[in-house]
Amino acid sequence: MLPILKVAMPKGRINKPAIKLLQAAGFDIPDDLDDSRKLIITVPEARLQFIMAKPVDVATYVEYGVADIGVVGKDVLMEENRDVYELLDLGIARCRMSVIGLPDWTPLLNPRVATKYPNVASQYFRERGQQVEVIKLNGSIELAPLIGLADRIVDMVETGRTLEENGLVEMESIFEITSRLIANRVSYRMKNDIIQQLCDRLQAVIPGFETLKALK
Ligand SMILES: Nc1ncnc2c1ncn2[C@@H]1O[C@H](COP(=O)(O)OP(=O)(O)OP(=O)(O)O)[C@@H](O)[C@H]1O
Ligand SMILES: O=P(O)(O)OC[C@H]1O[C@H](OP(=O)(O)OP(=O)(O)O)[C@H](O)[C@@H]1O
Repeated sequence: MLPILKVAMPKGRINKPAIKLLQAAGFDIPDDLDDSRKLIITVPEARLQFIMAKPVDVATYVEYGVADIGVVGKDVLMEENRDVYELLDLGIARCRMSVIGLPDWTPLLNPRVATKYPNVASQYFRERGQQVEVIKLNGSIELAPLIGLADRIVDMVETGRTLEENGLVEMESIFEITSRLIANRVSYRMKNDIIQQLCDRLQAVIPGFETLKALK
């Protein structure tokens, strides 16, 4: 019998598409995984055990080896710089990281930038030789320029609805974001057969997956 793979699975936005993708790849997983309050869910038929994690913690669990693999946004990987293997671009939960501000924004000396991603924002402005003060916030980032906390923000844009409804504009897109399959370095060696098998099954369905969803 194959060993069980421990999967750090984010709750929230990524959860449903990730489960649907695994199902499309032939894994026998119930639809309602995220409906319960259980944090560790074993699905023996699929030989998978899900660790239901906050999205930002997924790479931490995988780096420390308490999960063999995980599903995580590229935004988290860029911010956290964890020591894990990035195995696959799953193509789900697509959005982008952008610099955002008010339309009448004028460049200031040493402007303030609010963000949930201080490392990403610092690196972006440093590479451009711009000195900024980065302020870390944990949500509702768009508030910052509206109430005068910051001149600009670095945040995610998906549909653009949040920006539109708050009178903000996207000034520059920094990078595209999708969810990635990551693996612990030791697990990747010790459980290479099953991890590779899972990757092959996912790779076979990824190309058509988002297109199929858009057509539904
Ligand atoms: N519109 C979006 N806004 C934010 N993240 C998005 C969006 N679309 C896709 N994502 C992806 O989904 C991931 C998880 O987002 P989600 O909103 O579920 O959790 P979170 O914001 O990290 O945490 P929480 O809401 O639990 O504080 C992000 O890391 C990103 O990769
Ligand atoms: O372009 P849109 O489709 O409007 O999506 C982008 C918004 O979604 C995210 O916020 P989220 O809903 O996660 O809430 P938060 O501000 O509390 O992080 C993100 O931080 C943006 O605010």
